[in-house]
Amino acid sequence: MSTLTSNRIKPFRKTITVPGDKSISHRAIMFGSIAEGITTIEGFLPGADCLSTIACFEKLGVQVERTSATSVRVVGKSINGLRQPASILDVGNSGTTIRLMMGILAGASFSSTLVGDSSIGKRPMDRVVNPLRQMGAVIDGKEDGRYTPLTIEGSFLQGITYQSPVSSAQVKSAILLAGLSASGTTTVLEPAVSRDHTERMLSAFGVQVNRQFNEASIKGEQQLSATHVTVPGDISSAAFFLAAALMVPSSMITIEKVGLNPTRTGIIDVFRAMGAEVTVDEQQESSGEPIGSITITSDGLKRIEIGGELIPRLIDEIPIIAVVATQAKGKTIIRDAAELKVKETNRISTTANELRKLGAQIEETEDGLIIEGPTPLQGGICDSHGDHRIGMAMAIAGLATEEAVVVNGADAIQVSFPGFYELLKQL
Ligand SMILES: O=C(O)C1=C[C@@H](OP(=O)(O)O)[C@@H](O)[C@H](O)C1
Ligand SMILES: C=C(OP(=O)(O)O)C(=O)O
Repeated sequence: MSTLTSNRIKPFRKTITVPGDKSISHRAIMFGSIAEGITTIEGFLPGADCLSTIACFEKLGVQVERTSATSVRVVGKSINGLRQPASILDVGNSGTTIRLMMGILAGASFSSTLVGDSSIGKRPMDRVVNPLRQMGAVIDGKEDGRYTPLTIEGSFLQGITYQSPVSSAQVKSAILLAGLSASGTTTVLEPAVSRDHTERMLSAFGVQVNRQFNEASIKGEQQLSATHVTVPGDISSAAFFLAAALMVPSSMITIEKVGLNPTRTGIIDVFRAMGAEVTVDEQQESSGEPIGSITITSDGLKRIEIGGELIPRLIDEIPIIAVVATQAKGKTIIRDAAELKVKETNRISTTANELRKLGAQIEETEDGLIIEGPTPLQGGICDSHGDHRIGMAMAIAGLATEEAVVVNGADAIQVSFPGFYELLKQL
């Protein structure tokens, strides 16, 4: 188990880039694999999760060539050209990999088995299994398909209209991808719009996706055509460095070439509402995704209340928002975020428990957190609990402490942000 150490640094002014977006990198490999023709990807995230996606599609007979650390060439097979894997498909730590693949494999012409690590083994899969079964999918798994391992017997699917009880891009994407092999039209409605990378990228691959408000539909039996994908920097990774500039007063940071998809930019709205000065400059678009730079600085932060439709737009940023809230004046309240309980860890508990070790005043609620600030943080020994975002959040908390913060289990950070510690040291 690797360890990382951070502590107080001097105010800084920096311009950086962060590795490629994880959600978009997964989808570029998957859609490239089920397209016709050769897809080229630049800015790909070589994080453990996306490497799991590559390994799974290689087992399905797809040729995936890493032409550089961040460039990939995928020789598309189309959905019908995928072949039965010779062994179990291992998704590692990646919820996105397993849930989206279930949608693709449900309509295949063979059977396959999916497993992951111990964290994946605790995450609910019935949220995808149930709607897929309504489409005619044949899926078997532990506790009637609630948990891995899952075995999927490829079968004929029919389109459905599904009202999802949760705002989850993984659920929505799995159903839409199954809809590609289904007869008729498949429609997903969700309580509030979740990240829409699937809808945007399917369009870039030539698939017609109809969207209005919280609804997305797709007609079955459409073929994807290969394309070139430029992956923007991951705003969820950028969030840790935006937060770093807020944890070290009088600092300023610019993050260049980062994704600015409005379904992901809740973090910008939150930091602005807390009193930070944030400048966003949208410069280009690739595969339907806006890309640009974000600059942030502040001279004092205030409390905020976060809930409702904002939550899906910043779901992965809540641990780092909690860290920043310890330095904001007043009581920050985060609600409607029960989804955090079914991530790599129960992030409501892990965020609260780890921050408490540093002296934070933070309380867990049924669906969120309450944080009192400003509270001076002190050094201590924290643990990622195998959760990349918890590991990085605690490392950033350390930037405000006199004594060192030691983060055990820092190797988990490889899941989404290879090079995180090296970049942190540059500050
Ligand atoms: O579709 C995706 O790429 C993701 C969707 C989100 O999960 P949910 O769909 O479970 O909300 C997010 O937390 C995860 O990091 C990536
Ligand atoms: C929840 C996450 O990812 P996944 O669901 O793909 O494991 C995350 O990256 O924070």
